[in-house]
Order: sequence, then structure tokens, then C-alpha cells
Amino acid sequence: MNNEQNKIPQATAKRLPLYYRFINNLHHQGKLRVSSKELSDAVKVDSATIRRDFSYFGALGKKGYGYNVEYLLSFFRKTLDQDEVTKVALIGVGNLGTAFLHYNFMKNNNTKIEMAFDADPNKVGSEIGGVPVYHVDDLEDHLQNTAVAILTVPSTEAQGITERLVEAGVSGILNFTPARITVPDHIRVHHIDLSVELQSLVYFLKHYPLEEEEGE
Ligand SMILES: NC(=O)c1ccc[n+]([C@@H]2O[C@H](COP(=O)([O-])OP(=O)(O)OC[C@H]3O[C@@H](n4cnc5c(N)ncnc54)[C@H](O)[C@@H]3O)[C@@H](O)[C@H]2O)c1
Repeated sequence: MNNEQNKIPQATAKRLPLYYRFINNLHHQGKLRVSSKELSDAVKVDSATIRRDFSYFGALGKKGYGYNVEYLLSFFRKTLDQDEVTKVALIGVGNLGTAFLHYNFMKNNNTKIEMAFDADPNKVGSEIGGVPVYHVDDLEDHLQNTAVAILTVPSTEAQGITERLVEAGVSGILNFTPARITVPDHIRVHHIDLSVELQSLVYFLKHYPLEEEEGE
């Protein structure tokens, strides 16, 4: 980690991607400067906070001029790019898992699926979307420094695999299986159940139809 970044308070760091997106858009539009008022309206952060945040970046706005878009952009690029990439492992290279391996998450954020595991010998040893597929028996050998795992195995396998992941030091699991997995308190599980999402969409359509905007 570099020292400069450590000095930025956490709350400020959290707003960085937000600022970055907006400043990037301005840059694409050919704008050279931006005032803290404009920024404040766009990102919904009050301008005093913006001024304080930006002072950490060494960007001191000038009265009547605002901030230099080019400078801010290069600062954000440098700082955000230097964020460590979070290594992700994917378990279960079937229909869903294969689709994820082909999807380039890195384009949008700093996570990267670095390795995948499956029990099927026909898949082991292959590379999908540039990601090597190892045998699930060798999970523990490969998982060093891997913080996050995506679970796309059959639901009957989910709990057993989860226990091995936790044992191997994984601290976050994105669970796509319908199984409700049990983990120790310090492990974070996010559960994505597409059928529940779909059902809920249908339910909302039926019971809470959106109305077209009309003058009252
Ligand atoms: N396909 C979908 O649209 C979809 C949608 C929502 C949820 N899901 C859920 O996601 C999971 C995967 O779905 P799918 O359609 O990709 O299934 P799939 O059968 O195509 O893939 C499962 C993969 O897991 C592998 N596997 C089996 N046991 C394993 C183990 N012990 N360790 C490692 N790998 C193992 C299989 O060899 C296979 O490659 C399921 O739990 C499913 O319910 C799938």
C-alpha cells in the first residue's frame, strides 16, 4: 500500500469512485473545470464535504475557477488503480460459472476471478475466459490470499465447499446456489437467488404497478 493513500480518511475514500465517475464524464464532454457546487449537485454530497475531500487530494479549487478536471482525473486514476485487486475464486464451472468466467469483471472494478474449481475431470486442466480450472480436491493448495469466492455448484455441494473455503481463509462468499449456507460470524455471505428476484419482480408488477408520471 502506498502512504499517500493511507492518509485519505475512509469516508473520503468511499466517495472516490463516485467523484471519479462524474469527473470522467465531464472530461469526455470536454469540460476543463468544475465548481464544487456543480459537483455537489451531481453527486449529492454537500459542497463543504467536497472541498474537504478534495483538499486531501491536493486539489485546491480557486475562487471563481473551480477544480481542474484533468488534474482530478489523473489523481483519481492513479489512486483507484493503485487499489489492490481483490482475488476471487469460482467454484463450479457449469452453465452459470462458465458465463461468469467469460465476463470481464475487471472492466468495472478491482476484482478479478483468478482461478476456478470443478469436480469434473473433463473441465479440470482447461482454461475458460483466461482463467485456469483446477480440481476441487486441490482447493486448499491454490487458495492462498484469496478473499472472495463465488459459489456456482449444485446446492447439495454448497455447505461442504463453504466449510472448506472458510477453513482456507476466504472471508466473503457470493452464493448463487439456492442453499442457505451456515458460516461463522466473521464470514460475510451474499446470496443471489435469481428465482426469488424474478418472483419478487412479478409480485411487484402485480401489486405495486408503477404509474406514469403525470401532473397531479
Ligand atoms: N443456470 C442458472 O441460470 C442458475 C440460475 C440461478 C441459480 N443457479 C444455481 O447455480 C448453481 C449452478 O447452476 P448451473 O446451472 O451452472 O449448474 P451446472 O450443473 O451446469 O454446473 C454445476 C457445476 O458444478 C460442478 N460440481 C459439482 N459438484 C462439485 C463439487 N463438489 N465441487 C466443485 N464443482 C462441482 C459440476 O461439475 C458442474 O460443472 C446451482 O446451485 C443452481 O441452482 C443456476
